[in-house]
Amino acid sequence: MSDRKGLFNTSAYGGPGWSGRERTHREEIGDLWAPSGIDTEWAPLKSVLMHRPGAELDISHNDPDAVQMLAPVDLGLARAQHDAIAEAYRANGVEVHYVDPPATPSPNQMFCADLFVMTPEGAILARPASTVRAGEERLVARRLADIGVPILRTLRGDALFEGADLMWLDPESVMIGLGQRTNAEAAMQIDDLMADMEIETIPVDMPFGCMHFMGLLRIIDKDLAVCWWRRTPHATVRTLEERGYKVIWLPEGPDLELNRAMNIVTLGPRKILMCAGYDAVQKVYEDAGVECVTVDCSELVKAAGAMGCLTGVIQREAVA
Ligand SMILES: NC(=O)NCCC[C@H](N)C(=O)O
Repeated sequence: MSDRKGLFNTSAYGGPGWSGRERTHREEIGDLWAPSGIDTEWAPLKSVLMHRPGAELDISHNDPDAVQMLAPVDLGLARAQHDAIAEAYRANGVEVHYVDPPATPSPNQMFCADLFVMTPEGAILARPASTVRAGEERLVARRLADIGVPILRTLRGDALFEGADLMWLDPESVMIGLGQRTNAEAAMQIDDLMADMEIETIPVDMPFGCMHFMGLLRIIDKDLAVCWWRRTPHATVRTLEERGYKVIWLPEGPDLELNRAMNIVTLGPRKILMCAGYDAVQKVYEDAGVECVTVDCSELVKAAGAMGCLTGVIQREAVA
């Protein structure tokens, strides 16, 4: 009897010395968990996840189309351009983490934006839509866990989701583009999670034949978005306007060029990182008061993406 009393008096059994966990999960982010999370697309960028391309790109020389690329990619040039993007981030106060796979990954691993998306409380892991990219999310999960970023949700069943299809409109709402790479089942599963955090999920249909929602909407400041005439869904533009955004439109031009010129990353309010060489579009941005930092992506774009796709955003500054 006296033994049992002794046991109850120990901290392991809730006795004196027990220290209960009182902070919420969100309150623990920043020390117990790594600083991470976003709830806007425009607040100052703090940290990103990238994959420095390696030998996996050589496969693009056999049949680029078989690995969802547009042309063979030269590894040396691609790496140099990728390093220059990372350098531009560092020069602008952004910490760059690398996926750093233990073995040669699949060819598109470098497109980290597609492989997860952040919420204020952790990541949602993608479930890429093609067999070519299936499983890339595992390497991202491994690295996020190493860094200390919570993974809130992996998708199940027949959900298909790529991170570049989700956009934060404001801290209370996200818009998900439904199309080839993200389906309604994924939107429902994401909505479940978002609803728990009192965040509204707005699904919107994308035009047939586009790759990601990221290619139809970029947000550069709390009141400034870039859209593409006759491409960006009507509902998206109306929703932005209702929320007080001014929309700037891409100028007329060849699809591929506009696509690349729009593949930007917002470094902070009205400041972006964009591919060099798209002067007409850069002028549209600058005329709207946007500062443009440029990096040459001419080799990387042969893999069918640019810095927006290459950059998995881990953290933006919190805006109260
Ligand atoms: N967010 C993006 O636009 N990502 C580009 C992904 C390109 C890659 N070759 C793919 O087809 O998935």
